[in-house]
Amino acid sequence: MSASREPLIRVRGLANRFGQHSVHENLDLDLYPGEILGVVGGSGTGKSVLLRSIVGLLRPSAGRIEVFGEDLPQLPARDRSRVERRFGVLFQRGALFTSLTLQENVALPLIEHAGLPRADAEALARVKLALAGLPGEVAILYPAELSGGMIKRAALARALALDPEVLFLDEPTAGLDPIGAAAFDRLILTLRDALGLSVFLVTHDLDTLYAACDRVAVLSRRRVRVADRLDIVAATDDEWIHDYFHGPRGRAAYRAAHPEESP
Ligand SMILES: Nc1ncnc2c1ncn2[C@@H]1O[C@H](COP(=O)(O)OP(=O)(O)OP(=O)(O)O)[C@@H](O)[C@H]1O
Repeated sequence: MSASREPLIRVRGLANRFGQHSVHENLDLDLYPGEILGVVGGSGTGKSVLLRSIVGLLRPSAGRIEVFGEDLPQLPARDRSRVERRFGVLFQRGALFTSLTLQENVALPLIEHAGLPRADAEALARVKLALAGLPGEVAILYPAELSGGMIKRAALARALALDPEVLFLDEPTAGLDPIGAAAFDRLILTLRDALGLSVFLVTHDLDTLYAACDRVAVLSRRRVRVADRLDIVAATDDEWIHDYFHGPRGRAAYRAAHPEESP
């Protein structure tokens, strides 16, 4: 991604501490307009905590989080929610309301935050569900009646409800079979291209990194160890990075992404 462009999100000197437990110290990270940034790291390195601090669900212990040029944690609550409305977030467990149909789930933010009448909100919700690749007939079903992949798509439709500029995805392909995961990767790419979204994507899925991400940020030892193009990251001299990218799963993901290099 071009270094000359201004980042949409600029994290500087971020610290997150829970009592004696320091998760982040002096962490820097940028998200550029229109890019899909993959965020990886060992379990417990603070990928979700980083996502939650950027979207305003967690107040950091120190540091700046500039979003659209404003220091988010320092803004008064009303201004913060104005900025946060420009985000769409897909949480790790989908978090749909089980007692609501899909179209009711997706309509909820449109009613609560955009003040749309219910009928209009549900009509728009059906458009968002279609955008997320779901057939029209599932709109009136409940989450329990759907497969894991469909629930992810419905949660994505809800994250898209308010036409966000930045999409945050926390392990979107976790729990999906490889075919469903690959389809979800393609959907993210299509949506980024069609809607001009910028995407912050926490993942463990190497295939997703190869298929969908423009840059990859690796969290290690409480900060971002490297954030760059995948080939540069994969060549970084670091034990975790080496094991992750050059272990059996990393090699398989590389071969799947580069079939022309197979013997
Ligand atoms: N609200 C909280 N209070 C105390 N500790 C927390 C809180 N939220 C997160 N942590 C701790 O912060 C650390 C980082 O958690 P986080 O969920 O961000 O890791 P992660 O990199 O996303 O892990 P995984 O890949 O397993 O999902 C963990 O040790 C976790 O226990």
